Amino acid sequence: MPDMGTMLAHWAERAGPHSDGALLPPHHERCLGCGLDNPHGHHLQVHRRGDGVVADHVFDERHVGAPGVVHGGAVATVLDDLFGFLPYLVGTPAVTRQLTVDYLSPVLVGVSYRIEATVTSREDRKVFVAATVSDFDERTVATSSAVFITVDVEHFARHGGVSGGSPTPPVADDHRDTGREGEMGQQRG
Ligand SMILES: CCCCCCCC(=O)SCCNC(=O)CCNC(=O)[C@H](O)C(C)(C)COP(=O)(O)OP(=O)(O)OC[C@H]1O[C@@H](n2cnc3c(N)ncnc32)[C@H](O)[C@@H]1OP(=O)(O)O
Repeated sequence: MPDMGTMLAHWAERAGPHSDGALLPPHHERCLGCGLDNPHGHHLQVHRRGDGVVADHVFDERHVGAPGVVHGGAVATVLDDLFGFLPYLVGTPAVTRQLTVDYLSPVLVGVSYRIEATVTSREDRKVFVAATVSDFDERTVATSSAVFITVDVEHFARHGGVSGGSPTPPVADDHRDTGREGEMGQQRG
């Protein structure tokens, strides 16, 4: 199960500083994108490269859509997760608000792809990011952009903290941070 306490306690450590080329720590052990203890996960290995992040990744049969072709949702998952490493470099937690993927060519099962992401701009709490997925002939097969919104680290405690595979039922009108701040006495990051 996600260890929320550890995740909160270790945010600062995970956020760095990380030297250029360093392997970045996973978001947490069960993360679908990068957690090594998630049997359904992509086990993404992400390195810092300059002001961006990079991962080489091979999708496998668990990620298939059409025969031999990676499911578009799996590609989006990996892109989203890679974007989720940029907050380590930005220095403040942030979560995906919008994710766009252009699927230029089929992404193939069993083929190694290089996925690179960087921050393109920032505006208050908004962090605009972009990524490319390229094969080893340096042919771009997908591009992506996303809007991340910075949050305080307690965002994850407010909305997460699921244990034992029995998620707390969602509250229908609780899809925004707004309105809970008074109750929790927290500032958004
Ligand atoms: C530990 C990390 C793991 C990382 C894993 C990989 C990344 C992920 O998968 S994260 C999980 C998926 N994402 C989520 O669960 C987030 C769900 N959404 C939320 O919690 C909230 O909507 C949240 C926190 C993002 C923003 O809510 P809230 O704090 O109310 O912000 P809100 O006021 O709506 O928007 C903030 C600003 O962004 C702007 N904005 C919102 N959407 C967009 C958009 N699509 N484009 C441009 N700007 C936008 C708003 O206009 C607003 O601007 P301003 O401050 O200038 O008025």
